[in-house]
Amino acid sequence: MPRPYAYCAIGVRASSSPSSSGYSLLSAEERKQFDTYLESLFEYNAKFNLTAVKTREEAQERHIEDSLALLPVLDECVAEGQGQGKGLRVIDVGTGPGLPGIVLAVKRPHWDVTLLDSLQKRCKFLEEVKESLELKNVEVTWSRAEDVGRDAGKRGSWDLAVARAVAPLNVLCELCVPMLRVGGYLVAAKGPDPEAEVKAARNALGQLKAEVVGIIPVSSFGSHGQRTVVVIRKVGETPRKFPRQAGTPKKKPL
Ligand SMILES: C[S@@+](CC[C@H](N)C(=O)[O-])C[C@H]1O[C@@H](n2cnc3c(N)ncnc32)[C@H](O)[C@@H]1O
Repeated sequence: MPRPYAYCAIGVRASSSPSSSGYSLLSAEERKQFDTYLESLFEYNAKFNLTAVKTREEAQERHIEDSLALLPVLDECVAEGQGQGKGLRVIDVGTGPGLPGIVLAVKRPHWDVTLLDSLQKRCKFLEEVKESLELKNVEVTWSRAEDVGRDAGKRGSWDLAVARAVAPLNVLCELCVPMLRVGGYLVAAKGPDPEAEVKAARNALGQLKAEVVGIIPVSSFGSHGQRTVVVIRKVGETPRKFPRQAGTPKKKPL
């Protein structure tokens, strides 16, 4: 049963009913790129342990469609934040096999997309994909999110952070918010009932200087029902003590 529109301080009104397939709306060129991506995903799956999904149809639905469903929300954040989004810096934290980052990079070639993961073998796969899809707007970074956020030359420099299936919201906020500029957004892909996670993240949000501006149902439906995104805006400078050392956010969530 689709959940009703929750609330949102940005202008987006994402779908609360199954929409026509995002895949069917792709251009021929985009479809070709996603076909190549899915071929590589299955070709390298055994070697790099990339996905539990077994069939192409499932990968299309669970990975590509689910990532495409984030785009209306991200576009709205861009419109709220700084107009057209040319040269926009986006980081996909815990990208794994490149989800949703690869999909965003294909669909928005004018955004600069950083794919960040702590597992080297996944980053090797992503370098291969970057080359085969000729994605000039993608940079692959093999690192812990905490280390990027603690790096004075990097923290505060992204406009948008996205994350899917990485950590509970209170942990995710500590990983992502320090990377954002003030006024930037974290868009976290979540399941049908993120309210408990949002509540548990209240202390983290206060300490990191960020606030939830939306909990939005999107046009993607998993086995547990309609998927949502939680949109968080950075409202002030995050204190220098965050993020804590790699591993601490997960072990001792704020
Ligand atoms: C379950 S996978 C999800 C991958 C992808 N986002 C997706 O939706 O399929 C979680 C990924 O987050 C990465 N990860 C977890 N904690 C991380 C951290 N602190 N810094 C960077 N990557 C992290 C893991 O290596 C893994 O590839």
